[in-house]
Amino acid sequence: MVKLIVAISGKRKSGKDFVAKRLAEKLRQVATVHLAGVSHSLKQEYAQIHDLNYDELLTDGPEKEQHRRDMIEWGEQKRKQDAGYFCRKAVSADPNCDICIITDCRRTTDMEFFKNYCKTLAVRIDADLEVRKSRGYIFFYGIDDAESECGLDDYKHDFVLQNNGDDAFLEKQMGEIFDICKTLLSN
Ligand SMILES: Nc1ncnc2c1ncn2[C@@H]1O[C@H](COP(=O)(O)OP(=O)(O)OP(=O)(O)O)[C@@H](O)[C@H]1O
Ligand SMILES: C[C@@](O)(CCOP(=O)(O)O)CC(=O)O
Repeated sequence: MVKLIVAISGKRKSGKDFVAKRLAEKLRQVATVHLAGVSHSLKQEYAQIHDLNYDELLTDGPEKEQHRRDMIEWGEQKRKQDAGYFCRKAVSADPNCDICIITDCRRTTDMEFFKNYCKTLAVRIDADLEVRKSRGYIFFYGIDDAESECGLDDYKHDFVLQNNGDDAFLEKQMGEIFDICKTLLSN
C-alpha cells in the first residue's frame, strides 16, 4: 500500500515533470518511489480510441498540443461519471511503492481523491510567466484560462516551490520537501 503521495500541480511549463523526476531521484535514497501522472491513463485510453501514439503524447512534442483541447473534453466526460477515474489508475500503477509522486494534478477533485486515499503532500510548482515562455509556453484560449490549467490556482498547497532556473535554490527547496517526506513517512 502506498504510504505517501506527493501531489504536484503547476501551470504549463512551470516544470512539473522536471521537478518530479529530480525529487524522485532524491527520495529513492530512502524509499521506493513511483512516478505517475493523472493524465497517463487518460492519454493511453485517448490514444487507443483515436489510433494515436501514446508515447508521443507523453513527450513535449506537437502532437500533445494538437490534441490537448479534445483530450481535455474527453477526460471531462469521463470525470463526470467518476471524478476519481484517472487518479485511481495513477495510484494503482505501483500499489506497493512507499511514495507515489503524481506529476500533474489539475483539479480540486484530484487533490480530494489523493488526500482521501492516503497521506498526501500537495506541492505547487511556480514559475514566472517569462520563464515559462522561455520553456515553450504559449497562451491558448479555452485551455490556459479553463479548469484544466486554473483549477488549483487558489488551492492551499502544503508547499510552494519556485522553479525559475536558480538551481541552488531549487536544490534547497527539494531538500526541504525531502525532509518533510521523511517525517511524514516515519509518522
Ligand atoms: N529548473 C529547471 N532547469 C532547467 N530546465 C528546466 C527546469 N525546469 C523545467 N525545465 C525545462 O523546461 C521544460 C518544461 O518543463 P516540464 O516539462 O517539466 O514542465 P511541465 O510543467 O511538466 O510542462 P507541461 O505543460 O508540458 O506539462 C522542459 O524542457 C524542462 O527540461
Ligand atoms: C488532457 C490533459 O490530461 C493533458 C495533460 O498533459 P500534460 O500534463 O500537460 O503533459 C489535461 C487535462 O486532463 O485537463
